[in-house]
Amino acid sequence: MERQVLRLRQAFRSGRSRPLRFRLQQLEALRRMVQEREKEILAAIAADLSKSELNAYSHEVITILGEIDFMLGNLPELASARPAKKNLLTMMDEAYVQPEPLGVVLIIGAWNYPFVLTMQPLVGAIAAGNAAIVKPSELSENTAKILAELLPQYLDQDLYAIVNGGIPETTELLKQRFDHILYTGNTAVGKIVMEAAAKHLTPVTLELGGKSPCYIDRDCDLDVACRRIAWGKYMNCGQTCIAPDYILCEASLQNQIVQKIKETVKDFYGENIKASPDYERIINLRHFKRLQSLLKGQKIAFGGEMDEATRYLAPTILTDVDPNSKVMQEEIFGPILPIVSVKNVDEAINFINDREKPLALYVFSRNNKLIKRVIDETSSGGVTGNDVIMHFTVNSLPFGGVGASGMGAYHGKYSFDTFSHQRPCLLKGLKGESVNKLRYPPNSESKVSWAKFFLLKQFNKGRLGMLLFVCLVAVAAVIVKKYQALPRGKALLASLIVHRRRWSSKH
Ligand SMILES: NC(=O)c1ccc[n+]([C@@H]2O[C@H](COP(=O)([O-])OP(=O)(O)OC[C@H]3O[C@@H](n4cnc5c(N)ncnc54)[C@H](O)[C@@H]3O)[C@@H](O)[C@H]2O)c1
Ligand SMILES: CCCCCCCCCCCCCCCCCC=O
Repeated sequence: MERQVLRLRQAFRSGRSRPLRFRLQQLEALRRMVQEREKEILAAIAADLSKSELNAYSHEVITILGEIDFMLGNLPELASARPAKKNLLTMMDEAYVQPEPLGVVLIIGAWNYPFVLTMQPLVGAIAAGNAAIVKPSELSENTAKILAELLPQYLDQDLYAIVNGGIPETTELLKQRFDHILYTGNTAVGKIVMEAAAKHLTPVTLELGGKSPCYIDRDCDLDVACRRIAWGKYMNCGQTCIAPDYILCEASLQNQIVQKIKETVKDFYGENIKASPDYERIINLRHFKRLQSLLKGQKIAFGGEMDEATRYLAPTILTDVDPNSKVMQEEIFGPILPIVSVKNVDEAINFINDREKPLALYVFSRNNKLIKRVIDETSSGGVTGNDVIMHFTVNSLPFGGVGASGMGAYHGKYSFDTFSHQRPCLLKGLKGESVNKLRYPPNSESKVSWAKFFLLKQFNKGRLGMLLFVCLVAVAAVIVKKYQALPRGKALLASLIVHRRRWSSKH
């Protein structure tokens, strides 16, 4: 492990990953990999998640192609230096922010969208000019295997590597020094990752989970709301980090919601859900049993059928759910949808705020003001109003959690920023020592007063005005240096001092 990280670090130090042309070439190679090896990739995802290849394409591959295209189109602008605003003292200098790569980064992915959750961060890491190690989840072993096979065939092998394995391998990996770690997965392991990163002062992005609430207002088109919620909840068999975890609504809406979701499920998956190519299975027996235990003692209004041998769990709705019950204490991450009744939107807001900050928040209402109010009075990683999941698909929006649901964000420009250091650069000339004397010891009241004037004064006069002011400052500086040598200089200096004093007395 140590040798592998060292190899990547040496390749990074060679500077090879930095030129824009190289990054674009690698991103194009990654796109070629996805296009040329699409069949193998889809087959692996399908095998891991009992998913149809069509769904594997629309849940995962399409996102990566979109992300690569975004980077290819925007990288020249993202990677270029941005001029920075200057103050009076740095007027004649060059000030800019230059994004620079961080170095060798580690990307740890989760099993539920095994391709997206490893490749989307990798796109950002390459775009920003880093070397990267990708550690896919051992639970999605087919995708892990195909990535290990394909990536070295398309990408620079000294800069980008795959490490496969379980907890021992990840633990070993986490002992190494990285320049950034982006981890996706559960909160408990998130803490382990952060602790390991702290030993090297490595910054982390933690893409965690949580219980994402979904409030349905009385003033709403329930047909549309229920169809969208059913899609987002039962997609990938509920194993989606931003799936609506539970519904909050007035008690009077409960039965209608159950009825409408039930009809939708029939439209989506037919009479025999088990036979539908669009309905997935639970990843493993441990998760299957965990979900089974969440149903104990609950009122199952719809679904609940299960088959341990195939890890099938039907789309399920629970009604009149006690907020203190087990199903409301942990992230469900399966096709179980509890409905908790609240009296009104105020109670819904309090309910949300009484719990950890969720990864996503959903509000359905015809009333935009109500949606905005819920947004204003709560906190969550992201929000979609009148739909679910879809904010994930907009790559101009940062994707990430807040509080217990994570820290940092990625997607599109935000991925580039996550894997970059925004380096402030100020390039000065070697002239101007007369003005600089103001900051050199010995200090004095007068120097502090001048420093305040130069550094704190807001100057909004446009470029010509600025230039004139700089000339004035230069003349003043010469005069200060010669100390009132000329009568005209005396007058100029006097007026500048008056101007500065007036300004200083106000500040
Ligand atoms: N925010 C997001 O984008 C996002 C996306 C997907 C999943 N999630 C969240 O992830 C959770 C589900 O994922 P999971 O955690 O079951 O996935 P997982 O079991 O695949 O674990 C994630 C990664 O952590 C590694 N890992 C596991 N145990 C470890 C340990 N003890 N030490 C070091 N590394 C270890 C695994 O090898 C894997 O690569 C849910 O909470 C879900 O909401 C979040
Ligand atoms: C007009 C037809 C457009 C159809 C496009 C369908 C796009 C659906 C995309 C869903 C992507 C879901 C990915 C969710 C990943 C969440 C990661 C966390 O677990």
